[in-house]
Amino acid sequence: MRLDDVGFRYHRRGPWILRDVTLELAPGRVVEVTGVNGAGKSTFLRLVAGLRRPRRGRVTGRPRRVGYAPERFPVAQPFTVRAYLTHMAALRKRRDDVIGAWSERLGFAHLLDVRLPELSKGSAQKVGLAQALLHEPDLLILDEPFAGLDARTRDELPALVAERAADGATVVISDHQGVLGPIRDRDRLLVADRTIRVLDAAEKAGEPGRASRGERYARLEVTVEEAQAETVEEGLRAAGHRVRRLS
Ligand SMILES: Nc1ncnc2c1ncn2[C@@H]1O[C@H](COP(=O)(O)OP(=O)(O)OP(=O)(O)O)[C@@H](O)[C@H]1O
Repeated sequence: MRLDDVGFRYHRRGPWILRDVTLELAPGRVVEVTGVNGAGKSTFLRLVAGLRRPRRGRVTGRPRRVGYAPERFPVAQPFTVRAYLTHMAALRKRRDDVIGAWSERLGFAHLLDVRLPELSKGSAQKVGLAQALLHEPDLLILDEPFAGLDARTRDELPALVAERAADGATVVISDHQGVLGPIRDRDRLLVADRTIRVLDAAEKAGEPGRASRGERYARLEVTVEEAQAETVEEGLRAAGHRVRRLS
C-alpha cells in the first residue's frame, strides 16, 4: 500500500496536521509509528485505515480486510461483549466460534456477558483488539494498544502482532510504551513537523537523521503576509528545508 504526497487537515481552513507524506507500507512488515503527543500519529493511523480521506494526495493499494483498534474503544454502546463481537463477526462473515477463541487468548472469556459500559479500561481495550483481529485482517492498525492492558496480555501482544505479519499482513502500530521491543525486525516511522519520515534502524525518535551525520543547522524565523504563507511554506519544503508553521 502506498501514500503519495498525502496531506490532511480536519477542517477546510484548519491547520495542516500532516503534509507531503509519501511512503510505502509493505505486506508482512510490522511498522511502529512514533512521535510526541499531538504530533499526528492517530490521524496518520486513521488515514491508513481509510477512516479519514486525505485532503491532498492519494492512498492506493489498501488491502481489503482491515482491522483497526482505536486508542480508546468506544464503550458507550448498550450491548454485551458477546452481542457486540457476534455482530462484528457477522459483519465480517466469520463464524461465532472465533469469539470464544479470541476471548480465551486475550483473557476476557469471563466477561462475555458483561455490558460494554461496565468494562474496565483494560478489558475494553481487549474487546477492541478482538474486533480488530477476528477476521484475520491483511492490514492491522493498532493505536496505542498497550495502554491499560494487564501484563499478561501486554506480553502476548508482540507474538500476536508477529503472527499476523508472518501471515503476510501489514501491521501498523503506535507504541508509546516500547512494548514492541521484542520484535526486532520492524520498520519505524517518525511523525514530526507535520510530516512522516522513515527512521534508520539505529536512529532514535526525535533525532533528525541528517544532523546525526554531523551536518550543521540554522533556524530562521520568516514573517510573510498571510495570503502568501502557504506558497512560501510549500516552496521551502520543495527546496528540501524542514519547515514549521507557527501561526
Ligand atoms: N477530530 C479532530 N478534529 C480536529 N482536530 C483534531 C481531531 N483529532 C485530532 N486533532 C488534532 O490533530 C493533531 C494531531 O492529533 P493526533 O491525535 O493525531 O496526535 P497523536 O500523535 O496521536 O497524539 P497522542 O499521542 O496525544 O494521541 C492535534 O493537534 C489534535 O488536536
